[in-house]
Amino acid sequence: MRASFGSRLTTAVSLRGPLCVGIDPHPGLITAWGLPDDPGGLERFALTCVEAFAGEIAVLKPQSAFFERHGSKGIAVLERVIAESQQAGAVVLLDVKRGDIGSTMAAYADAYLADGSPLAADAVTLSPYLGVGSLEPAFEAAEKSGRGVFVLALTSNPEASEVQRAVNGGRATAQTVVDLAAERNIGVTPIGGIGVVVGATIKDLGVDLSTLNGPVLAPGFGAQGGTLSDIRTLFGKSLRNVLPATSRGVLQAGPDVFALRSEALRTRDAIVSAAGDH
Ligand SMILES: O=c1ccn([C@@H]2O[C@H](COP(=O)(O)O)[C@@H](O)[C@H]2O)c(=O)[nH]1
Repeated sequence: MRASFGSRLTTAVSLRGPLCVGIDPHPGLITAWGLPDDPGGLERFALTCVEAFAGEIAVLKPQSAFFERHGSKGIAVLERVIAESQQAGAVVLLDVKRGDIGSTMAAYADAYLADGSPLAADAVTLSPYLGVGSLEPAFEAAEKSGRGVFVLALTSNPEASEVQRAVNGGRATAQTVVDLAAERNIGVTPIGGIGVVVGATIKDLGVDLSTLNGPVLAPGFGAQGGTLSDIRTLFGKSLRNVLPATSRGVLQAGPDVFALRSEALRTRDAIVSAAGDH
């Protein structure tokens, strides 16, 4: 029986440091690496990332969209990325941002969070636009199988606030997402497996994360302009459970495996020392 996601994530971060590196095979990056923008180029790109990062970095986050754009051959590459990253000891968070009515959500949970599925990762990103309650089948599947989820709360893109900051019943939508995730994590040690996404680009947090007792994925660090200093200021006392995530900021160092790995480790070490100064 697999240990809980919170426990596996905590162990990975304590052994390897708090960094999530995104595997985002953008067409522009694939060609900048001298590869064709086709399934063969995708495979070379993605498996180079696995070779560079999976033995050293705590969490790898393949972005499903960049694999899906290559059709069934792209999905086959994604399956290999998940399996080979896990074999090398990385926690795999599949960034797929799913969300649907409960009965369909159950099928997504089967695809990404059930033992034996070829696309099962250690965790996935979920969108709460149909209501956090609609994600229940994914919460249950994750908890049952020792996996995790990260629900979008305050995303890193500038268009997000009109929906996520909207106030309903005195509470911003993002706070409702955090509070409902927190309810699922009550009493779980070392932390619960229901995480949230809060972008590293956010200037004013405006939500209370103090009772979450779960992980916070902070994408937008690097290429989107989020800095270490922003992350420290933004999260303050909640920094301990924050997982900064960057994709292009590290991937631009490719295609050389050693250059990619050293850029990821340099980024990780900078985060560790900034968190230590806090
Ligand atoms: O709020 C969010 C949620 C997810 N993302 C994803 O993270 C990476 C960011 O890539 P960079 O190259 O570091 O900008 C990408 O896959 C997004 O879909 C996010 O950016 N913001």
